[in-house]
Amino acid sequence: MPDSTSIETKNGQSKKQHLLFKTLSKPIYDQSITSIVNMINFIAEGIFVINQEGVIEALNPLAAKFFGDSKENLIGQKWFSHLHDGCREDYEYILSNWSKTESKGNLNYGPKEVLITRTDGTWLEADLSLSSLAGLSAETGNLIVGVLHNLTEHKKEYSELRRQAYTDHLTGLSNRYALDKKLQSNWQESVRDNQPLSLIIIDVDYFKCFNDEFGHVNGDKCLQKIAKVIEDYLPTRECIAARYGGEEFAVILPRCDIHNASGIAGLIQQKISSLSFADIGLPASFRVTVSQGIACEQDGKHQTSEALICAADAALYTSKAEGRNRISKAS
Ligand SMILES: Nc1nc2c(ncn2[C@@H]2O[C@H](COP(=O)(O)OP(=O)(O)OP(=O)(O)O)[C@@H](O)[C@H]2O)c(=O)[nH]1
Repeated sequence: MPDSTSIETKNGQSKKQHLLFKTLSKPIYDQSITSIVNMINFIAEGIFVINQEGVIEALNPLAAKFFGDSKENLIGQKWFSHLHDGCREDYEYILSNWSKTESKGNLNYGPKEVLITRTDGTWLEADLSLSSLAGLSAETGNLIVGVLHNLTEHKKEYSELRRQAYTDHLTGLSNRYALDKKLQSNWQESVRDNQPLSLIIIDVDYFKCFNDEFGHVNGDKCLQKIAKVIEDYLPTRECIAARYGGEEFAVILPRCDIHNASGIAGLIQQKISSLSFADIGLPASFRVTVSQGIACEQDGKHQTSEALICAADAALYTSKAEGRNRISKAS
């Protein structure tokens, strides 16, 4: 948008502006236009004006920044070329429908999320609203104002909050909420596709003694080291490891039968029992062990995902009851 009282567009646009404000006296008109232009130029939204063919007639500096080009280059361009393929057709359709109608009723579309393809090929996620400029005469033509609200920061924050909502802060593994959600969806897939689904619950042995002897800070470090081992032994990307409770972990293994699940549990068991804690100042010979319980859903053995958890839990209890540092399978 220009800084003066005339709008910097093609053919006689300043006259059009006058028509919009024809009821105002000249000094008041000039003042009003200057204030509006200033506001539009400094507003924290990208604002652009297009004609009914979708050609950019005017835009403020922020809109130019969002489109990734200079105002001079953008004026005269079809704005559709800056819309990502996924939404371009929608807007072409809306505008061509609107421009075909005799009455040119009010067009109000959005805010709707769009992906702007910038001139340098990068993308910008934004909310876009389109509104027809009401009250224009035949001379002013049919103009539409687009308002772009940048969503980049908002999206970044949202994805960080989402990550936190699904992550256990201490270990970086999935948290209990993520585990429950994942188990639900894996359960449904397993029933639908008639595929096995295994669940392992892993509990650190005598962890209270560890804390009592070495302190909670070292206890936290121990849990982090154990979590890392469990994560490293996940066989595929669709498996997840989660912190189930205090010193308890769970592993979901979709499309994995009890035989394969036992193999993975065995590797985890072996690796944890050989972990050294010398790096956190504990005696070089000190070791921790875990007990594990495994259950597998196959051919309708368990009625619900809760029943699968109960079965793995019961197997873990057997491991504890039989002396710890062992793996038990649900019967
Ligand atoms: N350092 C630390 N300790 C935790 C955390 N969460 C739970 N704990 C401790 O884990 C210990 C669990 O103790 P118990 O449930 O008695 O189990 P255990 O001593 O491991 O004994 P068994 O499971 O029967 O072998 C408690 O002392 C908790 O304080 C944590 O985030 N950090």
